[in-house]
Amino acid sequence: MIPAPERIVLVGLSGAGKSTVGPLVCAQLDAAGEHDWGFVDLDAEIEAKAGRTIPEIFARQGEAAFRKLERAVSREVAASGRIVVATGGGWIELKDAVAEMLHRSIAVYLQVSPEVAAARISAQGGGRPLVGGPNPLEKLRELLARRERLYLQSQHTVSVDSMSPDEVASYIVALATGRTRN
Ligand SMILES: Nc1ncnc2c1ncn2[C@@H]1O[C@H](COP(=O)(O)OP(=O)(O)OP(=O)(O)O)[C@@H](O)[C@H]1O
Ligand SMILES: O=C(O)C1=C[C@@H](O)[C@@H](O)[C@H](O)C1
Ligand SMILES: [Mg+2]
Repeated sequence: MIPAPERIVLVGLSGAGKSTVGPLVCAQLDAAGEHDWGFVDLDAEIEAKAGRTIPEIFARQGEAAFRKLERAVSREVAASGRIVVATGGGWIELKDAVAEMLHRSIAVYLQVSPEVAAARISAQGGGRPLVGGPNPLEKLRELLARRERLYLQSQHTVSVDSMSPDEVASYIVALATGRTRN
């Protein structure tokens, strides 16, 4: 059994793979006998609550309104346990919501280089308003420079540039079940 932590919280830049890896972590936990772990994607919850896509929220209501929704959704989700949470790339800057969510949680930083993140986002077709300008790589570098010190406060860091989603998930499951340490 995984003892104390109630949540496994994935943090990192857009393109790190938080939304992709989260459900795989739940599936692998289940296969390892850790049943009933759910997956929550904060960005998807925000879209459901707003009834709009994230690009629509940014375009019609602005970034401040998006952050307000993100904070509210994070607070709601932090009431649940036994969940894997994919956060948004900028969630780490919401100090109080972060502290609340990370109480009795394992935070895992999916560390991606801006170059790999930019390539993945472009292959996926965009959808990130903050990275959608003329120079996505430069924007990702800027965001990383501002946020990395916060991401690095996580208990664990996984460098994901050369790992498949399944490899990242098994690494996280091993960390959570105490089979490896970093
Ligand atoms: N380890 C990986 N190897 C190759 N491609 C990956 C990997 N992880 C994710 N991807 C791909 O990168 C793209 C972005 O992944 P994903 O949406 O999971 O990132 P994210 O961290 O959730 O980003 P955001 O913060 O914007 O929500 C997707 O197309 C996904 O399939
Ligand atoms: O890096 C960011 O600030 C963001 C990342 C995405 O996950 C979304 O939460 C949104 O596009 C903002
Ligand atoms: Mg995501």
